[in-house]
Amino acid sequence: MIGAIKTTPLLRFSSVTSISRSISTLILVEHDGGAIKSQSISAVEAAKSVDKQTSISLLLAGSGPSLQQAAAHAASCHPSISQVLVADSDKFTHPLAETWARLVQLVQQKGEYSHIITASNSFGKNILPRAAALLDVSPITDVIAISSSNQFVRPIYAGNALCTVRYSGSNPCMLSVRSTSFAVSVDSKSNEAPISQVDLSTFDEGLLRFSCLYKFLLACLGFKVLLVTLFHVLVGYLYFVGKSRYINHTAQVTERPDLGNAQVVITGGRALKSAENFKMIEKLAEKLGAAVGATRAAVDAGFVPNDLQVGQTGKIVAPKLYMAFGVSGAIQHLAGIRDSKVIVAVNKDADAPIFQVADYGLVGDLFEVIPELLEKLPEKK
Ligand SMILES: Cc1cc2nc3c(=O)[nH]c(=O)nc-3n(C[C@H](O)[C@H](O)[C@H](O)COP(=O)(O)OP(=O)(O)OC[C@H]3O[C@@H](n4cnc5c(N)ncnc54)[C@H](O)[C@@H]3O)c2cc1C
Repeated sequence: MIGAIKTTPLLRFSSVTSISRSISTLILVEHDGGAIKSQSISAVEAAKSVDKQTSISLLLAGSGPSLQQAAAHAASCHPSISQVLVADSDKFTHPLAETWARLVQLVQQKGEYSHIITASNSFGKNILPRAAALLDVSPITDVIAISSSNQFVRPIYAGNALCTVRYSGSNPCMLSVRSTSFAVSVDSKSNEAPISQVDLSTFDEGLLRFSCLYKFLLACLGFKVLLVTLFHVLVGYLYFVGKSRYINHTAQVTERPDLGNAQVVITGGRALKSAENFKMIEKLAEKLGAAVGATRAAVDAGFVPNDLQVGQTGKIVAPKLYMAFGVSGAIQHLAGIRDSKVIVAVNKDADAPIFQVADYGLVGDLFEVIPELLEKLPEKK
């Protein structure tokens, strides 16, 4: 259960909590190409805020050499890590949420962690609710600050208010954390934490138990209900293993920095009018070594793919410099850029809401401003 909710100022909460005193945290780690994602390292920082003394275990799943490389990276990526747990099986070659959720359930049953944390990105958002349902707890999502082991701050109303939430449910307390709020403060090199393999011998037990039950029922009821039983076995099979399956993985190949972690982000809105015009934003980003972002209107219009969307239902960014061209500044967009250090906006409407949050604003036509910038900025070395 998620307990009392508040927006500023702080409410006083009852001191009763069912979270165990000994704090141990499991981090669900995403990895790619033999390295763990930086958002997962931010989740380790978040775990430190839960309790300085917490033991932190990292859980990686996958198969083959890239998993082993990622495990080695995980073991030395942060000094606070106590151990790395590796689930190596073909079942995890692709990170499907259903298989991951059952893995989390299995690891939790053995490790009895008080907290399970993952990054608030597509990986974490996919797994967390399913794993929480299997563990019968209510997850707390999009955490941006941790006041104590059971008190967390998260944005509500598209980031227009902050809500302090007290978790009063049973273990584990499951959180997704915004990586932009838990910047990694340590050198990535550290002592190597021990790596151990997760025992997966009981991983399919749920499915086995299910089919045993059906075999038993079949024996009791005889062949008259054979067809009905087979149908139910099929339904049961789909329930346990067949709800989703991997089809393919498409990724944008780009040399530009990752949008979620970039120091500079250049965003274009609906005002760009076409995919062709949007290339101006891309050229500018190239010159500045920046990531490209887009509003939902630009994505919906088909100018760019939706993994570039910034905002409430897109990526949350916190660059040093955020430049918005032809972006009105709808609250859903602002929800994704609030933590940017400096916001620059170019819009031909002087009353556009983006100017209320911009540090520097230019009332002008982007079709004049961007070409001028491209001309005057030096080439990237
Ligand atoms: C549930 C929900 C979730 C949403 N999530 C997101 C989200 O994650 N991210 C997101 O971005 N939006 C999101 N939206 C959509 C959001 O409400 C806005 O519709 C969207 O952000 C508007 O995009 P825009 O600023 O590109 O377009 P517009 O609002 O149409 O603004 C275009 C701006 O460009 C300016 N302009 C026009 N021509 C020029 C020119 N030549 N030079 C300079 N300026 C010019 C105009 O003055 C205007 O201010 C969400 C909406 C809902 C309901």
